[in-house]
Amino acid sequence: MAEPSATKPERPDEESADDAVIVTRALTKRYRGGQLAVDGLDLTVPAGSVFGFLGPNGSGKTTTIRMLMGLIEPTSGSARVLGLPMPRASRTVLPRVGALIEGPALYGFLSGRDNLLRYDAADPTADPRTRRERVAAALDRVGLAAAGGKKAKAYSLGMKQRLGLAAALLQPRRLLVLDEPTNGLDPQGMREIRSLVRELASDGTTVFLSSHLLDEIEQVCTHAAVMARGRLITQGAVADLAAGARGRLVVTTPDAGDAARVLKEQGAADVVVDGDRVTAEPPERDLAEVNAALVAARVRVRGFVVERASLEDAFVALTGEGFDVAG
Ligand SMILES: Nc1ncnc2c1ncn2[C@@H]1O[C@H](COP(=O)(O)OP(=O)(O)OP(=O)(O)O)[C@@H](O)[C@H]1O
Repeated sequence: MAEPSATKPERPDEESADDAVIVTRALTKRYRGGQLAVDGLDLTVPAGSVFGFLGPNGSGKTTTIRMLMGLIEPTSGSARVLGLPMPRASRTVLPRVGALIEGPALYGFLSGRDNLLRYDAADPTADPRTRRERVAAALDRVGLAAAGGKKAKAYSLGMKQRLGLAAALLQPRRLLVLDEPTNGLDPQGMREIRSLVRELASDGTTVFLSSHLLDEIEQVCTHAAVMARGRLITQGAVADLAAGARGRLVVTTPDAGDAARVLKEQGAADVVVDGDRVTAEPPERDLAEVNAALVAARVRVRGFVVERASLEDAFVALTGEGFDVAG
């Protein structure tokens, strides 16, 4: 439940939480049916980050976001957004947060511009005299200035998502929360939303976005948390998470069988041959020696590199399983 006061609790081990935009402690949600959707979540989202909330379908991402936005009550634990407890401080917090959850609610028979005018009019703090300028600026921001007069039902899914983002951007926001913003989009639509997210982040807005796509998180996010079955597996800077996993040695050669044998002799583990590519966990010894051993064994080496570890490697190393995106 929410903390009893709005002052920050004394937690000397978590000083980084001080400038965090979202902090949860032991946040737990058990649905009425008994389903434990989120289990003891400790999340820290630093200010200014693009924070990827990653996990396969059903891992508890949407449930967490709904608790953060005060839409549902946690069963136990606490969540603070912009330093204030949720859901208690919803009225203060939500106007400072732009959210795009489960797709924007749009009137298809209205133009994109008129949809935004309606959104703006529903905000009691928005000055009606400057409404048109705000809407024009928001349309411009998401690249819909030229399509603003078109009916929303004629928009592609990507355009609808961008219109939803424009609605979230009518007011200056400290935090944007986007639930699977690229879900269902074609590759072009995905690229557009991703570059928009990067742009917003470069202006200093903290962006919290959920995704079940590892490469999306790697492309867009500075930080990430990985969920599986309602529990947090890891969180931190994307570069650190990936660096935690060792890269793989990749040897390209027409003599793959011999190369695999030599690599094993040299102490490489998990040697895998795939056509003319032999990959392995690099041995502890100097890689120059390994390369020399290949050459001495008359293996014709076309390529010899250590590929940078990806977030996927880190995920596999942490869980011992592949990242299952099915479902
Ligand atoms: N209203 C609900 N009542 C009961 N169980 C629910 C409810 N909403 C979600 N769940 C269950 O809680 C678990 C977590 O679901 P949640 O939607 O939070 O996951 P998710 O990671 O967001 O997945 P997705 O991307 O598919 O939405 C799932 O097992 C789901 O079936």
